[in-house]
Formats: sequence, structure tokens, C-alpha cells
Amino acid sequence: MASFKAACVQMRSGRSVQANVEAAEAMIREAAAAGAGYVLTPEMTTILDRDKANLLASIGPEDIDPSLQRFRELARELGIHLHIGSMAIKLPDDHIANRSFLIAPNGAIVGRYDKIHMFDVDLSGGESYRESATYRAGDTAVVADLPWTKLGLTVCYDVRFPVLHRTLAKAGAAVIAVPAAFTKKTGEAHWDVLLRARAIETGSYIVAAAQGGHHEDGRDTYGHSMIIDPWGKILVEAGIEPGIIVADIDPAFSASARQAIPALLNERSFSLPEIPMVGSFAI
Ligand SMILES: O=C(O)CNC(=O)[C@H](CS)NC(=O)CCC(=O)C(=O)O
Repeated sequence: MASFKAACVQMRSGRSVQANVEAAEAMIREAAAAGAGYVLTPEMTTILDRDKANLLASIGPEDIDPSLQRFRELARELGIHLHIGSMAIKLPDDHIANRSFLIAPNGAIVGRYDKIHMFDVDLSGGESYRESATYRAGDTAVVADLPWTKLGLTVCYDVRFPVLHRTLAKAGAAVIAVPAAFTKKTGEAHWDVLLRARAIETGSYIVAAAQGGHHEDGRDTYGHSMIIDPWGKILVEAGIEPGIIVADIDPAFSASARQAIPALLNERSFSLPEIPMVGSFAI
């Protein structure tokens, strides 16, 4: 299997779809010019907004969404696999999907994934998120074909659920995409450790494109887009500013990492004796 260059586009998406799409397009062009054959943008590339009314007024259903159309044309023009980490997509009855799209160089959508795990979390200091109040969760894991290997699709908070990543790796993904809009607070504490752990456990490359900085809707995100190899080494890492990072991906290295530590093969099933669960784990 041949090597290829992967790029992450780091963004600071605001409340205007047009401005976000223009910013994304400029950086996607830069990544293609740097030789990337696969380019990943962050979660909520086209709009980052906690106001559901403005979200609904700004987005469309998938089949007529002008931003998605434009990204398909861009992938065709540049001859790249363009992975829009996620976009808000209007569903019937004012529901919204947090949906990821992999676009092939011919402009066709060849991978589509709805974020499974919703970020319903209360952080200290009054910062609170109820993603499930705005978005409808997906329930299906997705592995898509790249010319060089298979790609596992995830979005942001999914990174905290290791079984999803093991499932993607066992389905043949040597690369797992983690587009994100991690909060500054949780990112500082957890981001690199979570990503490295997912790489090490699965023997996969992790390509993580982030939102970073202070956003128009008032939130602060962590940034630090990174590409990690299957042995857990950070190959390249961004700071807080928008921009691109690029690294070489060698699918054969995933195979050799899995050979060195065959944890995917050594996994065993086990029984759980019937003892009372402790504390808050009892449901
Ligand atoms: O709401 C939107 O506009 C788009 N969605 C997000 O930004 C989502 C849900 S609020 N953010 C995360 O999943 C952050 C996870 C995170 O920070 C962690 O796991 O620590």
C-alpha cells in the first residue's frame, strides 16, 4: 500500500456560513498545494453557533446545501479526497444532524457519518452543553475507502468512547479521522492523551482537525490539530491559530504496529460476575 500526505485544516468557525466556507476553501487549497491527497476539516466547519434558531436559518437539507455543493466542486477541481469533518444538516421536523462527509476527487460523496455520542456535559464554572437538544445522534459506525487504505469516521466527543475506535480498526481502518470542536478546558486536560491512546490501542493513524480560539458564539475551543502515528507519536501539531498541518501516512506502518502489539487480536470476551455496581455506575 502506498503512502500519502494527509492534511488537517484548523479553523475558528463563526456564525456566518459564507465566511466559514471561504476560510475553509482557502486553507483546503493551501493543503492541496502542499501535496495532500486527503484533507480533513474540523467539526462544524460551516457554522459554529449555539443558537438553534440561527443554525436552522443558516443551513439546508443535504441535497440542496450550497456549501456541500461547493466543497464537492472544490474536491473535483483539486483532485483530492476532501473530508468535511462535520456540517450541520437540516433533517425533517427541524431536527439537525452533526454529519461528516467524505468527498472523492470526482465530487461524489463516498462516506457519510452522523456523530454518535452527544456532548451533554456540565463543566465546572457554569459551562454547560446539551448537544442532544439541538442534534439528532447517529447510530451507525462508518468505514470508508480511500485509495491507500480504509478510513474510520468519528466526530469530536466520540473520541472518549474507545470501543467505537476498536470497531473501526477491526473493520480495517488504518486511519481514523477525529474532526473536533473540543472545549478549551477539556482540551487542555485531555485532548492529546485521548488521541494518543486511540492511536496506540488501535494501531491506527489518528488525523484530528480542530477548531481553535475564541469564537463568535462566545465559546473557546482548544485547537492543537494533530496527526499521530500508530505507535502513538505526534507527527505534527498546530497551535491555536487557523492554518494547516501536513504529514505522511504509511498504511504499512499501521500493519507493523499491530503486529508488534497485537492487542486487537489478543482481546478476549469475559463475563461480569453479578456483584453490585459501585456509586454512580449503578443505573
Ligand atoms: O454544538 C455545536 O455547535 C457543535 N458541537 C460541538 O461543538 C460539540 C458538542 S457541544 N462539542 C464537543 O463534542 C466537544 C467535546 C469535548 O470538548 C470533550 O469531549 O471534552
